[in-house]
Amino acid sequence: MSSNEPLIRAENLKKHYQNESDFIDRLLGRQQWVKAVDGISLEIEEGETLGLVGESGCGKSTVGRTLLQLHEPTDGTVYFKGEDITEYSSNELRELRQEMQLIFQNPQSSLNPRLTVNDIIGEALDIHGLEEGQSRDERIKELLELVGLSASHANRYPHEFSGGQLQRIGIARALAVEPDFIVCDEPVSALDVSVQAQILNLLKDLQEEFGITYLFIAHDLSVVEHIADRIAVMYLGEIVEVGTPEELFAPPQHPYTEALLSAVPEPDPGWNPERIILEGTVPSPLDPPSGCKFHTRCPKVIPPADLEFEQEEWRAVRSFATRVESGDLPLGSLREEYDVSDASEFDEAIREEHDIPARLSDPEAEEILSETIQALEQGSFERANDAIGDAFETPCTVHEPELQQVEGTEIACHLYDSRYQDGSVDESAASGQPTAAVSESDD
Ligand SMILES: Nc1ncnc2c1ncn2[C@@H]1O[C@H](COP(=O)(O)OP(=O)(O)OP(=O)(O)O)[C@@H](O)[C@H]1O
Repeated sequence: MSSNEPLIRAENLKKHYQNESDFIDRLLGRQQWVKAVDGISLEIEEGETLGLVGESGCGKSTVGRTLLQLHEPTDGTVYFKGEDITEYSSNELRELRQEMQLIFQNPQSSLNPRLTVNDIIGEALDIHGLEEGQSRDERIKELLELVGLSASHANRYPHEFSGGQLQRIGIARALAVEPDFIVCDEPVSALDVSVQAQILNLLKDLQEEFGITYLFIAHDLSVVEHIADRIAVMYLGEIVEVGTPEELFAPPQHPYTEALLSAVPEPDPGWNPERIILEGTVPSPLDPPSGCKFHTRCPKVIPPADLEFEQEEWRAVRSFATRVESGDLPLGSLREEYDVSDASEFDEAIREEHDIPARLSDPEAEEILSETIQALEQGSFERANDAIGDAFETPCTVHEPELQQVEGTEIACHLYDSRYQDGSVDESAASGQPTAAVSESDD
């Protein structure tokens, strides 16, 4: 490994799972793919901790397991100590396991209840033929003490321990083979808050003593804030922002990071955000949105160039357009709830339900919206979609943003790309390298 090569590096890593649930589709050869990880690149220096955060289902565990080659990548390359490990044979991978380990979220379910602690840790040593006889027992005791347990615990069974103690056993098991790299997959999420800090401190101490490199996965920014040297924020299979905790939080720039951080109690004494509640849930990775994958929930989608909108008004119209495009509008229950008896009451009900004003300020936008609502009133989603057409398309719904350097952090967001500041959707603008980024959004 050359001196400037990171310990681990992923290039355009993808992991798409075949959707197992739909038997009929499989029978008919209509395969559906869950794009759990969809082209991420990252690197982690020796002795560094990279935090990986994002909502449930965004692909964090899949990144961890694919880096470790426990899951075969669909595409992309992983370099460990400068070597492409995606090309390794199964024998080479078996040897590699000694250098890379995984700590699980739930120690209760990841430790075999029928084995003593001695056997659980010993198993890791045996797989790699590391210690035998008395030196094996000595090593197990040494590992137990290293993680803050007593050597006398070796003959006990998992049910005799608390959650925090079980996680210490899981850590001892991972440490047994003296790995260089550990993926910690939500190692404290299942623990009480008071115990969380102890486990985080233990992981930090072990890193200092042995120079271990961590990928630390969490859904909660407040957990990684104190342990990570850098944090990568994930959304729907992609990394949307990377930076040190200081760069990322002061103040946050990507609208998704901002929303995640606003949910953390007292994230930063200098920044007192209002809690940002993101609309809806994370879209399905089976059929991710076009353009920026976050646009369906983003509170800061860039408005179209040729229409005049107030920001509130635009957000309401954009979110309504998303619902029309996806066909996700329960019109029957809307009619009932608002006691709709004619077209004009239907128009009012739709606007009220979606926080859209009685008349939009832009006459052209108003005409398009009225036509769309009329088509819905007549029961035709198809005509509603035709009416909306591409009128409410913006760079965010059309062009996929790429990570680019903005004031210290790397951000994938059109708000920071000068090509898209006027809101025009220009195909030629989407090709080539990003131009100089702007430092502040217009919002
Ligand atoms: N073996 C699999 N087969 C099919 N789909 C899978 C498989 N494993 C994960 N997925 C899907 O891939 C997506 C990403 O899952 P993943 O567990 O990596 O996310 P995550 O961010 O770690 O979520 P969580 O915090 O809930 O563990 C999810 O939609 C999940 O349902």
